[in-house]
Amino acid sequence: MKLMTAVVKFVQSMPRLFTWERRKAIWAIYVWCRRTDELVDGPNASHITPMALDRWESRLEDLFQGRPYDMLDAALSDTVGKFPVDIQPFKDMIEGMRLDLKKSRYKNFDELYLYCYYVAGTVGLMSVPVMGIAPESQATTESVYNAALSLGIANQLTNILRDVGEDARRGRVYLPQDELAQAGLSDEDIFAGKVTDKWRNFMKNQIKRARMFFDEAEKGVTQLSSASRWPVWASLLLYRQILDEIEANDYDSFTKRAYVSKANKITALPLAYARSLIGPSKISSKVL
Ligand SMILES: CC(C)=CCC/C(C)=C/CC/C(C)=C/CC/C(C)=C/[C@@H]1[C@@H](COP(=O)(O)OP(=O)(O)O)[C@]1(C)CC/C=C(\C)CC/C=C(\C)CCC=C(C)C
Ligand SMILES: Nc1ncnc2c1ncn2[C@@H]1O[C@H](COP(=O)(O)OP(=O)(O)OP(=O)(O)O)[C@@H](O)[C@H]1O
Ligand SMILES: [Mn+2]
Repeated sequence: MKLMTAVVKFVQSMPRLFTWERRKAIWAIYVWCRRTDELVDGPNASHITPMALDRWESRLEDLFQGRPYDMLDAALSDTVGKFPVDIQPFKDMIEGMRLDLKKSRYKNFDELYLYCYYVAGTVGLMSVPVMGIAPESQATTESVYNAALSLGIANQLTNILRDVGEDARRGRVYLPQDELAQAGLSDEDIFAGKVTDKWRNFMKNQIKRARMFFDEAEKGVTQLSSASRWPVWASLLLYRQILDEIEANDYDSFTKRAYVSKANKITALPLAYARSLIGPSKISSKVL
């Protein structure tokens, strides 16, 4: 089961974690994001055209105005009516899918960052109004949104490092071309799929940067409302562990798909719970 689905199913199974309304809202956002991702990643991806994405965007505008197209859109309509969710991150995610349709190489990290913002940073921005910021938090709203953005970026960078072989087989190289060249690597090395010392060095730096974004995200989780902190910590710790698994696989993302074992998933949950008990404090608000 995809890690993200497992996390959301976990969220669904622990009513005391999220309030019922929040659970439904997160689920509605997740379903919309998954449907959007499936447009370019799913079984019908090869038939998807920019026009289909335009139609998906006008359906989004309709559901935001209370005119949902189907039951799943109606769930998001309900969420929009109950939480101060903004349409822009949803539009930006669709823009990310348009980019994914036409772009299969990324010159540098600036280009890759923008793509990660579109497809994953947006998820963080969508989620904050539902997660809620703790009333006692003294952090600026902007800093909490920046942390949410960082979690999305961290997740997407991790996803890219996990899926190098899978994405290459679909003709996509998300890794920055200039950084590959600096490491003495090229697309041919990726398609050849050999783990060399050059590759190990390159991946160590990529993993280090992804972990930096997770560190940035951590500062914001503490500022969330208490009922939201556990599932977000669980999601953060679980996804970050994929980086440990890539290292354990000797950086072989060509033939192996790094994943977090059930045992490690289970041990992450009480850890996440312990972290979630720490809420906003004078010190942490100064940090942000
Ligand atoms: C508790 C919790 C984390 C809730 C968020 C749940 C939610 C709305 C998830 C949506 C994820 C999704 C399906 C996005 C569509 C695009 C996509 C696929 C993004 C990639 C996700 C991983 O998907 P998967 O592992 O299935 O990858 P493949 O499709 O197999 O390639 C991404 C890597 C990005 C996911 C991004 C997040 C989960 C960001 C969550 C951020 C927050 C909840 C913000 C928390 C707030 C603070 C202050 C830190
Ligand atoms: N906190 C909760 N934990 C678990 N199940 C719940 C909780 N709140 C509601 N439910 C169950 O889920 C069903 C659907 O919930 P739903 O939110 O759609 O109905 P509701 O809670 O009555 O409010 P609304 O009218 O806003 O939909 C409810 O009929 C109830 O049985
Ligand atoms: Mn992927």
